[in-house]
Amino acid sequence: MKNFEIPGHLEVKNGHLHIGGMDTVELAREYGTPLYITSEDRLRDNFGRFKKAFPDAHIYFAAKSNNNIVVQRILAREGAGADAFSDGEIYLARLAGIPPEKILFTGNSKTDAELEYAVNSGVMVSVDSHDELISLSGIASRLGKEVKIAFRVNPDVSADAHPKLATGLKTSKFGIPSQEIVSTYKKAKELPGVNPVGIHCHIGSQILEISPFAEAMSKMMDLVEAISGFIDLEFVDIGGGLGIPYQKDVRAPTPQDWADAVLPIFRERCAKLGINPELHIEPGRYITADTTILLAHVNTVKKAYKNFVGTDVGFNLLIRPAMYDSYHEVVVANKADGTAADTYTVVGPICETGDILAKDRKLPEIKKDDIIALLDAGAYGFCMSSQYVGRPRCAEVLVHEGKADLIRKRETYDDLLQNQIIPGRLL
Ligand SMILES: Cc1ncc(COP(=O)(O)O)c(C=O)c1O
Ligand SMILES: N[C@@H](CCCC[NH3+])C(=O)O
Repeated sequence: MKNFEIPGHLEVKNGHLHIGGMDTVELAREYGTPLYITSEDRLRDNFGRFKKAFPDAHIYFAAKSNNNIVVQRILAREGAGADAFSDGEIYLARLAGIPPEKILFTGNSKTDAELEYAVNSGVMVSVDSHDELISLSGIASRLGKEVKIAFRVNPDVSADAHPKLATGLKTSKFGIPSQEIVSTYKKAKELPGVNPVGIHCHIGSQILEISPFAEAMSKMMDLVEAISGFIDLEFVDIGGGLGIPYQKDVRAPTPQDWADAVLPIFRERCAKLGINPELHIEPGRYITADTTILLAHVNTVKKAYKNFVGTDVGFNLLIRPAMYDSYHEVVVANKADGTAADTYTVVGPICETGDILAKDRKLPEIKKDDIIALLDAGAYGFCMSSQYVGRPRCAEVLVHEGKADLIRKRETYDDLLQNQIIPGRLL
């Protein structure tokens, strides 16, 4: 078995990479490339891992990690709530079938219009600043409503994440410092239109160590203790952030490891305080990342100072390698059982030196018209795409029980013009 194979999900059969039992080379032929392909079974399985590890917790899917309505609809049917970071994400989560009482609006720097939309939608709000608290109280009062709120805490925990993905450090833009939490809840209690019932943190993303989660849980419970005398706490939300093994030889924690580290602290501290709040978690990446591959067509193989494989996927469609130097496993889909023959750097068709998908990888001999699969592309993949360099976005397909459904159409040239207006004098 190849190290990238996951039995029942990603497998090599007849020399071709298969996902959810379907031949990726065939799918490339049928739907064209570039192409995102997601396995419904894997999505349900990944969500199930959290349900099993956190049997009493409420799982709020971090919608920013994958904005496809079909993905969110499947998760909604599995019982997921949503962490929505914007009014647009609230809108999509509602359309996906997630009830408003299971949506937490978590954005920082929210506009008054977004807050009004949230209040009218009946979702809960995680408040990120004092200014936001005042605005929200005013808006909800004016609308004659009361909104359930949490405060996003900055717990000052170093999460061993890429500097661009750490969100719980003192220097991060997110949340309210721990030392201001008690006074902030006191203030919220006095204000009309807001009902402080939750406390929230999120320390970062792609975290591969378990200890920061335990540290954050303890710090959160210190704050819970400090406010529990005057706040009837309904939930403690510890965010998401569980990493995945993008590099197949890296050991990564599982949802069970996360649960084993935080549940004893949560339960023991709640029992001591005689309170019974819900525990909320907000995983994104772990649920969606490995459900999806991104197929690329090889346009050119150039033997220059290095071997460059030019594909039709660039950072317009998968920005993670260019933005965070992220690693995505590369498989030559039509030679998936091949052995390494040479070292290749896989690049995209964008006019930027940084448009590199994978550097110096040992791969089977690659030729023009081969099909390349980039693995673990389901989180922060399509949702971070753009039309840079005049490239319409690609299609997305869902595979399930030997059948493929198109779940997002390939864009056309018309989409490049969408919403652009040519003034009459220039017609
Ligand atoms: C508030 C919040 N919750 C949850 C997540 C999900 O993180 P991840 O996809 O790493 O699980 C994020 C993104 O980092 C976030 O900003
Ligand atoms: N976009 C990042 C994750 C950001 C998490 C959102 N706070 C990534 O691709 O890894």
